[in-house]
Amino acid sequence: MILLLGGSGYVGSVFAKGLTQRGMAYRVVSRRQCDYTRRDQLVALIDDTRPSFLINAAGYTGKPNVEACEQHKAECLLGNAVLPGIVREACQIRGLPWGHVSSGCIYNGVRADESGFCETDPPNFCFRGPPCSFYSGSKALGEERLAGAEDVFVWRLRIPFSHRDGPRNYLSKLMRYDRLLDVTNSLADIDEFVDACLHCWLDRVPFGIYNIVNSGSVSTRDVVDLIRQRRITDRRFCFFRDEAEFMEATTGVPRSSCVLDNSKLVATGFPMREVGQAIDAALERWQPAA
Ligand SMILES: NC(=O)C1=CN([C@@H]2O[C@H](COP(=O)(O)OP(=O)(O)OC[C@H]3O[C@@H](n4cnc5c(N)ncnc54)[C@H](OP(=O)(O)O)[C@@H]3O)[C@@H](O)[C@H]2O)C=CC1
Ligand SMILES: Cc1cn([C@H]2C[C@H](O)[C@@H](COP(=O)(O)OP(=O)(O)O[C@H]3O[C@@H](C)C(=O)[C@@H](O)[C@H]3O)O2)c(=O)[nH]c1=O
Repeated sequence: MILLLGGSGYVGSVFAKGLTQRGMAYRVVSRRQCDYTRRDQLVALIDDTRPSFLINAAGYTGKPNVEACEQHKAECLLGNAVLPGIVREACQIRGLPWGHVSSGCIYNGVRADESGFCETDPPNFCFRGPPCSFYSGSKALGEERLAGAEDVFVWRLRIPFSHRDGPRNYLSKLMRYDRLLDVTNSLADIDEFVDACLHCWLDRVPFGIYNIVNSGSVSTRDVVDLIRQRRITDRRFCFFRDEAEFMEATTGVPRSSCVLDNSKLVATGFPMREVGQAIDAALERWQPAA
């Protein structure tokens, strides 16, 4: 049995779907039923349920986007920086292997040689490498709490998208924002992300950090071109002149725009699709929100 913390959230619900599809037994744990932000309660839950693995898909992201983290710093720190340490301690006490959903947004840009960031590169969009958003800073602190931990996967997700229209889907967001920032990013099809995470556990991949994104990178304009080609919307897309204009027009919270190298994951035998191909496939079977 697998314990799934935050299983009712955006990312957690896709894990729940992936586990159901595989016929794997799991239990969604919400803070309402068990305050898993308290180590004693989490240890007691592990003792009661005897899971073979735990997935931590809980955290604070801010809604509608990370800008909200600047106003909710305590919740953000608790969910992203403190909670991973508590889960680490509880799992260590009971010898339970686990996986943690982290974020690639602890990086900005590309490496000096213009390649994507690897798992061994230190974060450069974090409290130790300012400027950063409060959200990114808190996620980097969460990873620090896991340094040296055994028996844990740190799965770095980045800007999820899917064929299901919705407020958290990057493709939907691009179709709804008044103006767009043209930046180059690594992205992840969220179903493929979950498949890759479950592969790590089921195929007994070595524990450690994994960048779980589709291969390559895309610019916002590339994505908009794909949306246009599939005739998903007839709206006219407008772009900010540059990042300075974006910062002025929005609440001035810096965003991480970065490229991640996924070759460590691919080398484990999980071939992530090229990002443009994955986006086009999502748009081909696009399910508009009701
Ligand atoms: N969505 C995205 O774009 C990305 C998300 N991630 C990471 O994935 C994880 C899940 O994100 P997502 O599913 O989008 O978030 P949601 O807000 O949709 O769900 C997160 C769930 O976490 C639980 N939770 C535990 N502690 C807190 C807290 N302090 N504040 C708020 N919620 C808390 C809540 O579940 P309950 O109350 O039921 O226990 C909540 O429903 C986070 O760690 C996030 O950083 C990483 C990259 C991209
Ligand atoms: C607000 C806004 C954003 N953007 C751009 C900025 C950025 O490149 C992209 C996404 O920005 P958003 O503000 O929608 O999303 P943001 O909350 O920054 O997204 C992040 O959520 C957290 C939880 C993560 O971990 C990240 O991986 C990522 O998914 O859209 C616009 O083009 N126009 C806008 O008006």
